[in-house]
Amino acid sequence: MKRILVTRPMPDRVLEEARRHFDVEIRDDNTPLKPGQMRGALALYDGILPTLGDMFQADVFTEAENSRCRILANFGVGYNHIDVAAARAMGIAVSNTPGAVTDATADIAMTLMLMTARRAGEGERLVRAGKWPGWNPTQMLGLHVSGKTVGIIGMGRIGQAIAKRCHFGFGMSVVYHNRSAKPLDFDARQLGSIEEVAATADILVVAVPGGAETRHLINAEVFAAMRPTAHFINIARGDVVDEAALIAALQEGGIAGAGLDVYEREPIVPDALKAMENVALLPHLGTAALEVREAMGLMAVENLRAFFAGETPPNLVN
Ligand SMILES: NC(=O)c1ccc[n+]([C@@H]2O[C@H](COP(=O)([O-])OP(=O)(O)OC[C@H]3O[C@@H](n4cnc5c(N)ncnc54)[C@H](O)[C@@H]3O)[C@@H](O)[C@H]2O)c1
Ligand SMILES: O=C(O)[C@H](O)CO
Repeated sequence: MKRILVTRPMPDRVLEEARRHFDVEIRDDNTPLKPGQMRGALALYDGILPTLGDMFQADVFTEAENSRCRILANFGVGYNHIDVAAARAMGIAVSNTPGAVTDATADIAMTLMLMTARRAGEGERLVRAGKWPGWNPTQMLGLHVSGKTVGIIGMGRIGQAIAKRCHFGFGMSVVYHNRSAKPLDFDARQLGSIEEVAATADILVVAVPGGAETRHLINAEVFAAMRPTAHFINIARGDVVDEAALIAALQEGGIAGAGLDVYEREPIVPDALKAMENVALLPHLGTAALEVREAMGLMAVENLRAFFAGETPPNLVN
């Protein structure tokens, strides 16, 4: 039986399925693997099921050519923590879990959108602090989301799921920018640049993958293009956004608010963001529902099963 390392505790269903196919070791620790642990795992196991935070960067693979590990079956759609080119150079396959995460992550984008536009986090804090003076006609007036324009940067699986929720659920117009043309089955207008989308949107949402190509894609120029009444939502990866530029835009009133699920240096969230009432902050909750995490895990196990059965893993990325 092939030996597999699962780098974090997982839902029971996932582990049961993994044990049906493999000799499985589960790391009983929720911290990311350290470089030495990654090198050790590459040497000792036939396959690894890693996740967010396990930084399989090029230097970890230097001795991997003769190592035992032949596949990293990532738990998660985003795999920017793995240097897939370096893995490929060592003959190591990499797979991910697309689709399983789409609806749940789009739901969290909608949660953040309403939390920031309708000042829900701020209102909750007011009630909990015992400072609510009671209802009045001008209290805590936010942005009415229905009928407004949402701008999506990255119209992939999650971007489309967000756009559909906005369009069909909230009657919003959709504008977007994507690296390549996208055939869509709903009404949406592609604009020529990120800045154009930023200038047009009442709510700007970023849903591109992380990694070197998209680092700080959302920068000071993008925030400068946004309207002072507009809100910004990030459910993608923290480093897609220049966090310092976001903080400056919020502090200067260049934008009205932000809703964030991801951060540049997770789990560190800048104090400047925590200090602002008009910012909704979630702890990377995009896929945090049991059935979603089970679906992700089962997908990762299926990628391992297929690989070791000599088939092409369904979600190979390199
Ligand atoms: N917050 C969370 O918990 C959570 C959960 C799931 C996914 N994510 C993140 O969301 C990302 C997107 O997931 P997905 O399944 O929609 O991926 P996807 O590949 O289906 O969509 C990404 C889209 O971005 C586009 N894109 C890439 N680079 C671009 C650029 N420079 N400019 C414009 N468009 C660009 C691609 O063409 C594609 O259409 C993941 O890679 C992951 O990092 C976060
Ligand atoms: O990319 C994803 O699927 C989520 O961020 C969890 O890893």
